[in-house]
Amino acid sequence: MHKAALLQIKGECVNKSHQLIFARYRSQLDPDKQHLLLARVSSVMAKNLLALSFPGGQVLAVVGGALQHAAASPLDLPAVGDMVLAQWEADDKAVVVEVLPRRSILQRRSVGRQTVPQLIAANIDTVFVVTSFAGDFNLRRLERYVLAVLASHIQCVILVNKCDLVDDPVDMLSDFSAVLGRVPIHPTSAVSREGLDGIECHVNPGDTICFIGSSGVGKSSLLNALAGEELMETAPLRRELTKGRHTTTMRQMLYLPSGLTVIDTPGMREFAPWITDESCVDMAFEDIALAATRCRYDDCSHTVEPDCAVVQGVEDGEIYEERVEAYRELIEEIRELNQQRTLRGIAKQDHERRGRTRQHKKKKGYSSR
Ligand SMILES: Nc1nc2c(ncn2[C@@H]2O[C@H](COP(=O)(O)OP(=O)(O)OP(=O)(O)O)[C@@H](O)[C@H]2O)c(=O)[nH]1
Ligand SMILES: [Zn+2]
Repeated sequence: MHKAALLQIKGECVNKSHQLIFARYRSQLDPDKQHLLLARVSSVMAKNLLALSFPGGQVLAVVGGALQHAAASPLDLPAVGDMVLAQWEADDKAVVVEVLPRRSILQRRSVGRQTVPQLIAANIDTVFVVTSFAGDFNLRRLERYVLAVLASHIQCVILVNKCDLVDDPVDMLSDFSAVLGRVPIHPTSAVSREGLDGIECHVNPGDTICFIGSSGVGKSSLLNALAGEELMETAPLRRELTKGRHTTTMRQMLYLPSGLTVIDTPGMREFAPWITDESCVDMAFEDIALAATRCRYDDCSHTVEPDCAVVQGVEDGEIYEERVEAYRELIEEIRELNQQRTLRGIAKQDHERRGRTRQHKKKKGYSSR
């Protein structure tokens, strides 16, 4: 028994739905891998340090050298929500040797290095984009979150939390539900528990859900309200509710008694979708995409062209002008990203070619130096 590294973390996977998932994965494993520890990454604590959970325990683990070496990009390394195989080393250390195939990945454009994607979490069924009635609501920011989720082919639901602070939340949201199209939008309150059924109606036991949104909107509070106990630390109630303060510092996965698995993420100031295909933008702008099918030109930029149905839609008050601007901005960002990636690709190829030439010259016995 590998007791040394076992962690005591709240929210162990004791529910039948969680255990069934492990049983299903185990039944699909090759016989020569049956001796390995099948676990799920519950948090990434440092670059190569993970917390893994499995029926009956949690353990700290490191990412194996071979797995690190074989990773062509950061996307190939274990992320929160990943199902992995680990082996026990002699000193009771668990070493992750394989990431099992993923059902889905939620990614965004990396903040520091804009031309690479960053993996937020894996194997998610539904992402709840959380905003609040406490001055945080920003349609432009929401569109970006929603687009990132839809482009990852994950079901998206918007929660506008802290509805206990306003008089008529449903009425306040009616305008936006038309704008955000097919993405459901629900008012919730982690304090009064109003609207929590808006979360429950989109999930099944055994599902993995994820909360994303700015700091202070109440992601951890909603998680606690769903769990019925304090699993996550939240910011203390302050007088200026509009100012969020970071409480959650890393992505963390928790098992709820209901059978749900929830990933809480720290508030993100920026959420640029990772999209390289312009047509993906239509997923979060169905109203514009639909109108665009009636434009005279297929490659209409919806600015100066004659018979542009999008411009007409704005004039008729059917489409919000700001939304068309946001749509154009996103398309522009994708074009820039692709240009930068092409340039980087060319630079990388040049670098590799120079390296090969240098090696070739060395072999032949002559050098430019
Ligand atoms: N009035 C009201 N306050 C809430 C509600 N939900 C959360 N809060 C308060 O809002 C503050 C922030 O809540 P958190 O749950 O820590 O927010 P978070 O989104 O997890 O924040 P980060 O961890 O920084 O990303 C706390 O003071 C909560 O008590 C709500 O439904 N109504
Ligand atoms: Zn047009």
